[in-house]
Amino acid sequence: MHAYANPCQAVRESASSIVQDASLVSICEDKIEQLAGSLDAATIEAGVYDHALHFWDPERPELVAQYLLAVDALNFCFWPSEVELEYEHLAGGLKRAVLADPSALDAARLAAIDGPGVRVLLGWAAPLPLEAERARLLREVGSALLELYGGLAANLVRAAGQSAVQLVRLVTAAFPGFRDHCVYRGRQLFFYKRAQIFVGDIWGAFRGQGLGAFADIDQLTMFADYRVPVVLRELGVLRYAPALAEAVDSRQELAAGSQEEVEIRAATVEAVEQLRRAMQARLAAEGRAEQRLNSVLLDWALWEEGEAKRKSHRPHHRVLTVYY
Ligand SMILES: Nc1nc2c(c(CN[C@H]3C=C[C@H](O)[C@@H]3O)cn2[C@@H]2O[C@H](COP(=O)(O)O)[C@@H](O)[C@H]2O)c(=O)[nH]1
Repeated sequence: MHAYANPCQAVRESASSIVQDASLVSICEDKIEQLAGSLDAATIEAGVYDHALHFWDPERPELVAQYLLAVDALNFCFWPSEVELEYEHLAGGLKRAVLADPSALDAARLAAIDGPGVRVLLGWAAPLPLEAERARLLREVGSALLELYGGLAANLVRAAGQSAVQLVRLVTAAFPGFRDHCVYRGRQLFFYKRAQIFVGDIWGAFRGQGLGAFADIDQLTMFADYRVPVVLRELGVLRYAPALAEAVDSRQELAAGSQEEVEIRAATVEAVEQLRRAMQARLAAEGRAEQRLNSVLLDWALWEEGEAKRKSHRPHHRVLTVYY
């Protein structure tokens, strides 16, 4: 376990400390100010989680939580697939599996799953990228749920006592596969992409009510992965040193844990934190005391923008990893 009392604060501090020492990726603060002025806060605040794409049944909140934990156990590294594998295949595949058989994601079944079993769950005919790892991570989730939470993701969520930070802590404590961290210039630093996106998904699915009620949802950072850095780079907020720009644009794989990778992820987290603060300051200046804006909503808005423009934007960086 990390020594931080608050794992989300650990991500923020990690990102800002990396950005201070970074030499390959930089943040253009003028562009952040510009962006803060051009984005419509009300639209971002109204951002909603997609109930049609994901499994959703208000009568079965426990199954929704089980489903989202399985989604986010597998929510990483789709890009190596030869046939284009996307997030919607994961969310939609597991949704169909649960609708066909509500016991498909029972902890005991997850604890015994193998690679071909994951393929069946997703309804994906070809081998999945990092398939053996995907199966191992689901087994880890299944067996830790059985050992610690009576087999139910909903019990894990309840154990956090309506705290997003506490839920990130419990997820990273229970499942080693969610301990997304790196060592940068000798320091151990944290991103916790899948742990945080799981909490964001629970919040979004339940619209901040019931299992999704978190008093401190504003503590989460954005989810450091592939699409948001592309959007920020296209907007001129992130700048890559020439050799890194060339490597990313020519779709070269970066080594997991490399300086290149870590600086991209850190700068993305830090830029979204700066953007959030700049937008919040503007809202406060306009006299808006009640603000819903947070880094999850900003992440969703930027991610969706990147998904919509994926064909016209430059490529995302590529890393073989289970963390994102
Ligand atoms: N930062 C960030 N990354 C996100 C998401 C989501 C989907 N979240 C849903 C949850 C609530 C909302 O309704 C969203 O629709 C997926 N990803 C990541 O993208 C990659 C897959 O991309 P592609 O191959 O192009 O589909 C992969 O690394 C996956 O982990 C997000 O929200 N933020």
